[in-house]
Amino acid sequence: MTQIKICGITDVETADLCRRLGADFIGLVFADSARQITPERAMLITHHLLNQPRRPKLVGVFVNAPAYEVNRIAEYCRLDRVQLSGDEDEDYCRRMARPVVRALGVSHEATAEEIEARLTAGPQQIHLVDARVSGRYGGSGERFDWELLAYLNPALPVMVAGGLNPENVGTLISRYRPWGVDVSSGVESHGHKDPAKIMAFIRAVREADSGLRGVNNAAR
Ligand SMILES: O=C(O)c1ccccc1N[C@@H]1O[C@H](COP(=O)(O)O)[C@@H](O)[C@H]1O
Repeated sequence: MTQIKICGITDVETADLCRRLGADFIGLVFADSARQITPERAMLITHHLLNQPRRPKLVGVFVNAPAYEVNRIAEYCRLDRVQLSGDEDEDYCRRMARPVVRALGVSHEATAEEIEARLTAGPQQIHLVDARVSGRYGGSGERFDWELLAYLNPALPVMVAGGLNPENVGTLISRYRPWGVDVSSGVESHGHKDPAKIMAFIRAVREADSGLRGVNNAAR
């Protein structure tokens, strides 16, 4: 099944909705963003989710923060992973006390060879491929050229982000079969997470997954 991450959650109600709908990860943005959350508020979400039977993994999103600060927040908020969406290098990634989701911004000029070389460098366990938008480190709502995904090693756990929404995520999955998908602005209305859009996004992913199962079974 495609792994689902819903990013930019700022309240317990929406976190719990994601849990009930079966999201695999939720993202809490500690970096400068319209979706920024304080560690104290993030703790309310952690406390709630830790008492639930099945919960999404908590991913803290950081951009060029001091490494000790990321590790301190990860410990305090009991994060499962840290997502590094800035210019952090391999040495920085190795100093993380939690497993790393490394975000890689893909520009219009990028080639599949360049992307793969950057994906395989460093200790990160999950590779997040997002559109590069000047002056932004994420949450832009922009897509990159998905065709590049066709040339990446299928054994790499690649999570695709950037401009996904309930309407286009099914096409992405059925054409390129990424390990995971990550969405933020595509499940918002008027700058806030929209429960109906989150529901539609997760439904679209699961429908695409069941379409793939049908294809795989027919091929046997
Ligand atoms: O969501 C943010 O505000 C954000 C801020 C800084 C770094 C990363 C951020 N989010 C990441 O952006 C992409 C997807 O964004 P969108 O769906 O195109 O709006 C995803 O990786 C988020 O984790």
